[in-house]
Amino acid sequence: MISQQSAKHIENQWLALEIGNSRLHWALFMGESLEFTWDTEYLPESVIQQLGNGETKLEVGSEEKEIFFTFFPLPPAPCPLPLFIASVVPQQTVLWENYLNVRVITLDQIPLNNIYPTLGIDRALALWGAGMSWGFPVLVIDAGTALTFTAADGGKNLVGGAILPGVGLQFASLGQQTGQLPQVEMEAIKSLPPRFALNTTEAIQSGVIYTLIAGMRDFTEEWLSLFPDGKVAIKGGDRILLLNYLQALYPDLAARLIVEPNLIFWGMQTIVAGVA
Ligand SMILES: Nc1ncnc2c1ncn2[C@@H]1O[C@H](COP(=O)(O)OP(=O)(O)O)[C@@H](O)[C@H]1O
Ligand SMILES: CC(C)(COP(=O)(O)O)[C@@H](O)C(=O)NCCC(=O)O
Ligand SMILES: [K+]
Repeated sequence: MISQQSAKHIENQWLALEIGNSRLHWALFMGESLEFTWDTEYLPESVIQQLGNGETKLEVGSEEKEIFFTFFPLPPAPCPLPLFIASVVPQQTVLWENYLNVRVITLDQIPLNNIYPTLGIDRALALWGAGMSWGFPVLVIDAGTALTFTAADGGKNLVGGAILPGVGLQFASLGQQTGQLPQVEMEAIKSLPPRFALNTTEAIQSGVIYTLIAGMRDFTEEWLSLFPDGKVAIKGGDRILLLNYLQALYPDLAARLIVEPNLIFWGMQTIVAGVA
């Protein structure tokens, strides 16, 4: 039996899911309040189907497991929680189509001007979330699978941005698309690599890290020369790594960065409050 209070508790809960190119990013909201966030790998199709039907038990061989405790840091919900999805991976989005209570957030719901039709929904939402939380004009740096710069002016007009391979993708492409280069693991880079390296691994680290930091500095300085009072926010799985290097090399610039992993969820919160 669910008590009146916990029934109400569940009533205004909803899940936000951002489907990125590396993994899933989750948030549990209670009304407008963000309760907590976590990341998972992409989920097996069978699990998605069960979640969408409100089933919470998973058969693993002869064992029965609780889906929620396996994939989510949540107690099982008695029925599928409302789910709002922002996805930049169409093959993953379709897997959630049959979830009983799902809404996919689309570009036309974001009140930014001057958006182009193929802009990533993650970039639009992060920009909107940053602007709504810290004010416009704002530049968002997303250090995810891809590294993106996305900016809007004081009139909430998209100024534009740039897309390049993120840290992991740069190491992976060198490791996979060449005959002699090793796959460099991010965990191996503890501090700034030597600029002029005398071995292959450090040469790759130097090339990727110093040019990424130079790019971040260049885009940020250009942004601040266009909009001296503009904000700069950074998100994404590699934000801490890159921020630490930026701090070591350009402390004044690093000090201007707002570090906020949940920009997309803040964006989704305002959109959902408007449509739910
Ligand atoms: N547990 C993790 N799993 C995967 N990537 C991680 C993890 N922790 C940090 N990262 C870093 O995050 C980057 C991906 O960023 P993220 O924002 O999660 O991606 P996306 O939103 O594109 O799925 C990878 O390049 C990787 O270096
Ligand atoms: C640039 C992206 C691949 C970034 O995705 P992510 O690295 O966050 O998974 C995504 O925002 C996307 O597919 N954008 C569409 C093209 C555009 O924004 O112009
Ligand atoms: K992203």
